[in-house]
Amino acid sequence: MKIVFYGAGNMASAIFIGMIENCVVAPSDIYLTSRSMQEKIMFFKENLGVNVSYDDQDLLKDADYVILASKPQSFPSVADRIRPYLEPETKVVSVMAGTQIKTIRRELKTENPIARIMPNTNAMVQHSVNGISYSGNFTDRDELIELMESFGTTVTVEEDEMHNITAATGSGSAFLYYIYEMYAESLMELGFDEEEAMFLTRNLVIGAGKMVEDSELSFSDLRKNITSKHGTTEAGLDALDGDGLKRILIKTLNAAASRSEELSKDDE
Ligand SMILES: NC(=O)C1=CN([C@@H]2O[C@H](COP(=O)(O)OP(=O)(O)OC[C@H]3O[C@@H](n4cnc5c(N)ncnc54)[C@H](OP(=O)(O)O)[C@@H]3O)[C@@H](O)[C@H]2O)C=CC1
Ligand SMILES: O=C(O)[C@@H]1CCC=N1
Repeated sequence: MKIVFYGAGNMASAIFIGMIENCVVAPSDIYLTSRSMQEKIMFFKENLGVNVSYDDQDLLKDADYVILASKPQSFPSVADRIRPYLEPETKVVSVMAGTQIKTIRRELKTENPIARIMPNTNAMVQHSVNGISYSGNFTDRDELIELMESFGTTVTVEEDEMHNITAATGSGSAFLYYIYEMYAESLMELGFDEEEAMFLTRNLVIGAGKMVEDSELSFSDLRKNITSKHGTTEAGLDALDGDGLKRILIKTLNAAASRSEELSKDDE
């Protein structure tokens, strides 16, 4: 197997580290290239044993998959590198938010099979939620799904549903991290020092995550198990509801999904 990543940043590295740690590919199956950060990419070569090259012809020769993992705004420069050497059998897989299959096809001037995936950086711990959609001629889907399930769970969606998946799970962890960040800052308002606030929040999040993983109870039942009638939790939850947490979250998700739609229109 030869999997070539154009881009070795946060998302690409979470994917190839997830794949390697789960032994679904050997480090020698992975080929990395980037724009400029040779130092960072050499770290992966030295520590993981993956291949690194800036020779596009060499990179794309006999490639099974080419993964487009730059920012959408850098895609034209990535396409310029790939276009001359892309072989007809190579499957193209994009992680770029908001870049449509038809745009990838147009920029690469190719009829190759193309899939869009929307993972998240939890791929690094094999817990990404991956949205996936395909071009009509992407027939060999099982192998790609197997590769993706090495770093998380996969849901197949129509391409126009990618905007919502991008908001819900692509960006979703960042929204949760922000809530944890604000929680820790609020603990400091309560009187804890920074170290205590971080320690308490971190362990609270880890414990809650493990409960979600291990328990069959719904979020709502887990919450109810903590909430005594007329107790402290009920008092806190009433304040949270009063400030409209759900309304804020809906606004957050709509803003992210709309930005994905805007990105997809930028390139029309
Ligand atoms: N971060 C996330 O949580 C998620 C990101 N995504 C998508 O993943 C993509 C990458 O995001 P992220 O990893 O965060 O971004 P990063 O900025 O961390 O990484 C971008 C990578 O693209 C490389 N690059 C830029 N131009 C070129 C080029 N011409 N040729 C080869 N490589 C190039 C950069 O190289 P250099 O460092 O040398 O500039 C860098 O390695 C985005 O399209 C984003 O929408 C999707 C889901 C989640
Ligand atoms: O912020 C972004 O645009 C990318 C897509 C999903 C997560 N990060």
